[in-house]
Order: sequence, then C-alpha cells, then structure tokens
Amino acid sequence: MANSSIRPAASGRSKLRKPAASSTEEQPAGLGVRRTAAAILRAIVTKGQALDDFFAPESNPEILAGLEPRDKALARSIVTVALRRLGTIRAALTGLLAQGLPRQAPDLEWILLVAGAQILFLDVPDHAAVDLAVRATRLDPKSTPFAPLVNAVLRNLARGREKILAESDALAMDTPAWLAKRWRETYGEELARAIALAHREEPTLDVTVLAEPDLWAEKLGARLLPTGSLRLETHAPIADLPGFAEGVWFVQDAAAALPARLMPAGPGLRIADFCAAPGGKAAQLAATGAHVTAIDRSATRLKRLSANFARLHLEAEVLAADVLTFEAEPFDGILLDAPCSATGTIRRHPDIAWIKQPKDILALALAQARMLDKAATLLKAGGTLIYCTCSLEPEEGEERIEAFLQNHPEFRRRPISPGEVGNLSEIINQNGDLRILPAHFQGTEARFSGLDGFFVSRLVRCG
Ligand SMILES: C[S@@+](CC[C@H](N)C(=O)[O-])C[C@H]1O[C@@H](n2cnc3c(N)ncnc32)[C@H](O)[C@@H]1O
Repeated sequence: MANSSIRPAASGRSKLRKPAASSTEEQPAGLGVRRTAAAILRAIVTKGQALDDFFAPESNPEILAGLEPRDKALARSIVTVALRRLGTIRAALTGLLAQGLPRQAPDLEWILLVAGAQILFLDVPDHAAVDLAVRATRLDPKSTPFAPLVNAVLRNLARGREKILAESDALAMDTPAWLAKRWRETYGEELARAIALAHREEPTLDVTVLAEPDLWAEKLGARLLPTGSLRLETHAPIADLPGFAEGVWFVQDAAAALPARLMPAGPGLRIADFCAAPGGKAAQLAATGAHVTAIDRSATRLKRLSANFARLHLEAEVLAADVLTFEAEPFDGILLDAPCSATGTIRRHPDIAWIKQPKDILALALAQARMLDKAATLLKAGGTLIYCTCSLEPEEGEERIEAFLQNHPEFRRRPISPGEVGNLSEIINQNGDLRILPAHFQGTEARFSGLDGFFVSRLVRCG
C-alpha cells in the first residue's frame, strides 16, 4: 500500500460531512455506516483528528447525525479495531495488491481497511463485508473502475485469515515504528512486546466508587480490584448502570485512580488540582472532605467537571486559569496531572498511536517542567506534590522528576509503598515512584487484565 501517503498531519479540524448517497442507487442496509467509518478512519489517520471527536458521549459530529445508536456503535467498533490492528490489516492488503494502491483513487485505501477490519477481526459475515465494500467502491467515481479488484482482494483476504492472524506481530506491525523503538530502548524487548500485546485487548470498564465498594461490586456485577477500583465488562450505556444517576461512582481507569489516593487529604486541608478537568482525580480529592481548588485552562472541559461534581454531589472551587500564571496562598497539597502524550492510554484510545509524533514529546516535557516549577512555588512547607502523567515516555515521567529534584533541593521524594497500591509491587520502580505499564496486572483472563500506563511520583516540600 502507499504507506508513505498515510502520515498524520497537524492540520486543523475539518468538518466531516456524511458521505453523499447516490441518486441512482438505493443504499442497502449497512452501507452508510461502512462509508462513514471509512471517512472517520481517514480523518483520524491523515488529519490527526481524535477518536473522541467522533465518539465521546459529549461529541455530536455531523458525520454521525441521524445514525441509529446501533450503527454508531458499529462504526465505532470498526474504526477502533482498524486503528488497533492498522499495521496487520495494511500488511495483509499490501501482500494482496500486486500493483499497490491505485494513486488515482485515494478513497480506496480506507474502503479496503474498513472491510479488512471486519473480515479479520469482527463478527461480520465475509460476504457482507466484501459486498458492502464493493458497493462503497462503486459509489466513489474515482474508485469505481477498481470494484472487481476490491472484490478479488477481499475474498483472498478472507481466505488467508488464519495465516494472517498467526503471522501478525503486535510490536512490529501494529505499533508505529518510532514508538516500538522507544519502548524497546526504555523497557527492553520482552516488556515492549507485552505492552504492544496489551494494546490489542479492548479494555473493560473501570469505575471509582465513592463509598461501599463491596456493595457496589455486587450491584454492578463487577470485580473489586486490590487497588479499590471496580472492573466490569458491559456494553450497556454507562448512564443506564445502577448507581450512575445517583452519583455513586464515575468512570476512571484503575491506574488513573491511584495518584489522588496517594495524596494526604481530608477535612481542613487545602488541595489544588492543577490540571483538573474533566475531574476524576479532583472528585477523589473532594470526596475526602478536603477543600479542593480545581484549575484548568479549558473552560469547555471545566463544564464537564462541574457536571460530574453536581452528579456526584461533590463541591470544589472551580477556576478557569492557566496554572503557569495562577497565584494563590500556598496549598497543603498539589496534584499535577500534567498534559502529556497519553501513550499510556493507547488501549482505550488506539488513535493516540497514530496521531502523536516524536516532536510532541519534547514540547510536552518542556511544558511539564514549567508546571512543576510553578507548583513548587505554591506549596506550603511540609506540603505534598503528586506529579503524574498517563505517558509511557521517560521524558514525561522519570526524567522530569530527576530534573525537578536537582533544581529544587527543598523537595524530597516520599516513596510509595506496595501497601498503598493494593500490594501491586510490580508497578513501583526502584525510586519508589509508580511506573505502570499496560502489561501490568495480568490475570488469567486477558480481557480482565491490564492498566493504563502511568507515571506517578510523590514529593514533599521540606523547607
Ligand atoms: C491529563 S488532563 C487532566 C485530567 C484530570 N486530572 C482528570 O483526572 O480528570 C490535562 C488537563 O490539563 C489542562 N491544561 C493543559 N495546560 C494547562 C495549563 N497551562 N493550565 C491549566 N490547565 C492546563 C488541559 O485542559 C487538560 O484538561
């Protein structure tokens, strides 16, 4: 395939419209959703648009307008699995396209990838996936002449399925080369492979309950994890689950729930959450009875925080501000969940692998360093600073804290002990920081295993 043309660009967001229906041909059931999936996949991979722009509960993109919830869910499944296994599908198609992709038909690649995702990874009959791809090809004037080619290639893909799956390599094929190289260098071959394998699994739903986790584990049919989060497997809409409307729990990966638990917080203490929206960690802090100041520079994301707090019956002082220029009386504790490359969340957001670029990491690391320096000025003596990022990259984790401690002799690390994190000693590094990898917390069932990747360090201001 013409791989070189498929690079994410940092361009602005274009409004994606619904693919036009043909005036001469009635669209059969399922064709519209495949064409929509192809357009979304293309926008993510070539324009760097986020999966959440299309499928987050609060998103309402024009391209999905009018689709039944069932079709939206199918579009999401197709796009998600296509992103998760992009390299495998591309390699298989490349092997079947003797002449490569016809350059004069740029939409063809996305039609083929969408069909390939269904044939190789989804429970869609092969004949339906092939037929709908051929019809989608005929609806695009530039692709029309290639309808017989699409038919032949996809039939061969279905025939070769077992061999393709057996030869698929998560690290070499389904991970962008620059990330695979980084993870090999940072974690070694074995762990890098385990991380890439973990990215293949659709993660379960993790929730944080504000009280009575045992009771709610039973009510939700969930597992109570050693770290205190609940893990459940469900495809039901979140808002329909018991306890959601009452504000008993909120969605939060089990790893993301750890940083706030490491903060000494409670009534009478003033805690700032420096990058607070949409508010998961701030909610945990507020639930301790501490006075929480939730700061974020995104007013839109803060609206989600306020809505979450209202549902959870929690209170916080909410401020739309840039933390780099924010001033206040020193706090007893600051939690800095800094903006980062989010490479630790690829299990939940497989688009991240394809839309982030190496240069993003350097820029983010600089911003993180500035935010850490600012936090140092707003903490009382004896106060605690929790720094975390959902990144697997040492520049955004270990290296930031090493540099910070060198520049700030008034700070010392307060190492995290296994007992504070459900005795998961595998997630604590030799310095007493958390280095959580998606391959950690493996159980006997892959679908109930894994955590989002996080780095967490706990520092105390001594003077
Ligand atoms: C990783 S998210 C925070 C997630 C949040 N802590 C939670 O648990 O729900 C990072 C946040 O940092 C915010 N942010 C980025 N730069 C900022 C700045 N200079 N000042 C304040 N907020 C900032 C972003 O708007 C984003 O909401």
